Amino acid sequence: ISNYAVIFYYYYFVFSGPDKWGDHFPIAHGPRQSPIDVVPSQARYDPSLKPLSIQYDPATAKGILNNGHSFQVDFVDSDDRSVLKGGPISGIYRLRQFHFHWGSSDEHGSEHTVQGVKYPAELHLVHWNSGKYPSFGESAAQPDGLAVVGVFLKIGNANPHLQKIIDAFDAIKEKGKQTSFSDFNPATLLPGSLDFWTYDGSLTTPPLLESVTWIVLKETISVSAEQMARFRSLLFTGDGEAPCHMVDNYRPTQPLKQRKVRASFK
Ligand SMILES: NS(=O)(=O)c1ccc(CCCCO)cc1
Ligand SMILES: [Zn+2]
Repeated sequence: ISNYAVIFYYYYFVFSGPDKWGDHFPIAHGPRQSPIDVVPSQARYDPSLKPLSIQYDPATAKGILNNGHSFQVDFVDSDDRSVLKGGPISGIYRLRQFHFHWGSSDEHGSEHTVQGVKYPAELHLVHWNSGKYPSFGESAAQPDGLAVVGVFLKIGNANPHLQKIIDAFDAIKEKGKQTSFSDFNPATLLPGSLDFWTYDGSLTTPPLLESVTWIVLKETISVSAEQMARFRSLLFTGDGEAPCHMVDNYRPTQPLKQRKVRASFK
């Protein structure tokens, strides 16, 4: 291939790794970046934290998309049918989308870690402050604009609720592909306990905006090794490009700086 293309691709890959994001997004070195390593013994139980209230309507599920860095399931967020309340947040936050981060092996892949423990994958349920702001985009720029619920996946029995998502992968193998995805309740992806850690953080991918109240669940959900292999069959690349498997789409943990992590449980 031409010299120009070689330079372009070198620059593209050099730039696109997490270590290089600071060059184009200085906030990458900001005071409230995510993910972090959660140290349970350092997290203070806060009795003022309310129980999490999660109400999702399966009819709000819209579609599933390979966006080139993960896949996401998008929801109708023009009304308050699928909402998050309680926990550390005030008011009402609407579910916008959920997506995952995972590794090239079962030994790593989550964004948050727990006392250094890495999980093979992490689910992010992304909500925006519809009680206070008119849109997701507007909320993403506000310090109290977003609330993301993080759920760790642990290797065990096959997860039947994940299987419905995995069955859609053949239709979204390449970057940019999407298909309809309806009648799905993301609450089926939650563990039995909603005990959580919470801290003020950011988006974990560019633009890395410091607008996220993170709510990381303590209990994991199961995924089988075979199901994880299906995640890794997705491609970062688009049709006609040399195929590159979608793996290791997680940001390394970032400095806690002046932050405290609170626990909803003793
Ligand atoms: N990994 S994450 O949950 O922090 C996350 C959620 C949502 C976005 C998209 C932000 C678009 C801003 O205009 C990016 C990252
Ligand atoms: Zn994420």
